[in-house]
Amino acid sequence: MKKIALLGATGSIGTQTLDVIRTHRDEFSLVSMSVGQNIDKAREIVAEFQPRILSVSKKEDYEVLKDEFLNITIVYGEEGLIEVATCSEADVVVTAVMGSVGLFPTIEAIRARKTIALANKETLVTAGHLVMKEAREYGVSILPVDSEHSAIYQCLQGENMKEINRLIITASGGSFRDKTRQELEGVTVEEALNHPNWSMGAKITIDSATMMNKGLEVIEAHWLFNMPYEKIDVLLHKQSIIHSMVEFHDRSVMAQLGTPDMRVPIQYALTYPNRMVLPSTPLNLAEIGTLDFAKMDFERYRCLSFAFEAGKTGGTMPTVLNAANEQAVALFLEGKISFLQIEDVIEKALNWHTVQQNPCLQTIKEVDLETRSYVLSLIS
Ligand SMILES: NC(=O)C1=CN([C@@H]2O[C@H](COP(=O)(O)OP(=O)(O)OC[C@H]3O[C@@H](n4cnc5c(N)ncnc54)[C@H](OP(=O)(O)O)[C@@H]3O)[C@@H](O)[C@H]2O)C=CC1
Ligand SMILES: CC(=O)[C@@H](O)[C@H](O)COP(=O)(O)O
Ligand SMILES: [Mn+2]
Repeated sequence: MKKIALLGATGSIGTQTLDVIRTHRDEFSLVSMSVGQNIDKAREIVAEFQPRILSVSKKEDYEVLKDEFLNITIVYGEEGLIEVATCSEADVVVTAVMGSVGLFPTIEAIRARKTIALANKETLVTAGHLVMKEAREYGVSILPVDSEHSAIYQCLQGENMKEINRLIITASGGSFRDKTRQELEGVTVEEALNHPNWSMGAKITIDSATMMNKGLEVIEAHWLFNMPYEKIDVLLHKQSIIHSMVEFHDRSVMAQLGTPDMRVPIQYALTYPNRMVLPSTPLNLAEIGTLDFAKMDFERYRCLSFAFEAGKTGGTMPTVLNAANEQAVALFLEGKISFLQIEDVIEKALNWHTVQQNPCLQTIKEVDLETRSYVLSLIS
């Protein structure tokens, strides 16, 4: 029985992780979980899965729930996330919270020698050098949940890392892939949230539409696979059937394919190096008929250029990229800036910041907060 700590149980990845646990009750159990503000859903999950620890974001919710659930430990805030992530019984921590709030709990989970099933890509973007260093020092595995990175990880099984020519990360193009830049003027939040292939949380769906999601994934791949940016390519692939590829020195290319279903990479991270049955729709290539590919247009998708530049610059630049993006997307979702202003704001933040190399956790925390304030000052 593998015991799971789940950060972000009420979200898209969280819900699908619970689905995997539900499918394999004899193999997995939920020992601790966090939610943000969705307390009603938290109550349902607790009733069904009976975890030992529940963390909520707000103190007010903690006050209510601690009198309601007398048999489990209720905690809150950042300390609460850490308590969930370091729960003594947990073998593996699924990091499915949204944003850089996932960083500190992930670091503490590594220090507590938990295996990490990492969905929360912002953690690696904002502090990849520190997370990977801690994982090496504590001998902890970081298993990718993000579909592209899971695909690459699967393609690399049994291979020699020194024989890789390049990683090829596929990109759907997001909600506005058939629009020109001019046509992006005035697009609505509702339109942006309509991803062609995946049903995901709001923030990542907007990231997909701006192509920042692919930028974050390039940085994530750089850290996970220790790959220089020059050896990471992005390829437009409308159908999201090929989840990503690896080209080797002999020009052989390995790809991982499947119907878009996040339960597959989630389950793979939980069962690695084995596989288990999953009631997922089989891939029917005869029915699909054609798979499309196109060259990435870096002028159309400026956020991808920003991410490559920030990644290559290193130091605190990826922290600024991530924090500016999180703040800009939040403002877009609140209707306070337009879709095209997301990339303007990020570009301004990257130009405003003076990079510091090899930042420690405290510096990353400060730069993250300063960047968010800077972005807010731009629109006030
Ligand atoms: N969805 C997907 O298919 C994929 C997602 N990912 C990555 O996985 C992560 C989660 O994405 P997704 O599931 O889509 O996101 P959702 O928005 O659906 O879920 C986010 C989860 O995090 C919680 N949360 C949000 N903010 C905070 C906070 N400040 N403190 C504590 N908890 C918080 C939410 O709680 P509540 O709702 O209760 O407020 C919810 O449980 C992201 O990093 C994303 O990039 C990667 C690949 C695919
Ligand atoms: C499911 C998943 O891993 C997402 O990150 C997905 O890849 C988003 O798709 P695009 O960013 O390619 O639109
Ligand atoms: Mn992805």
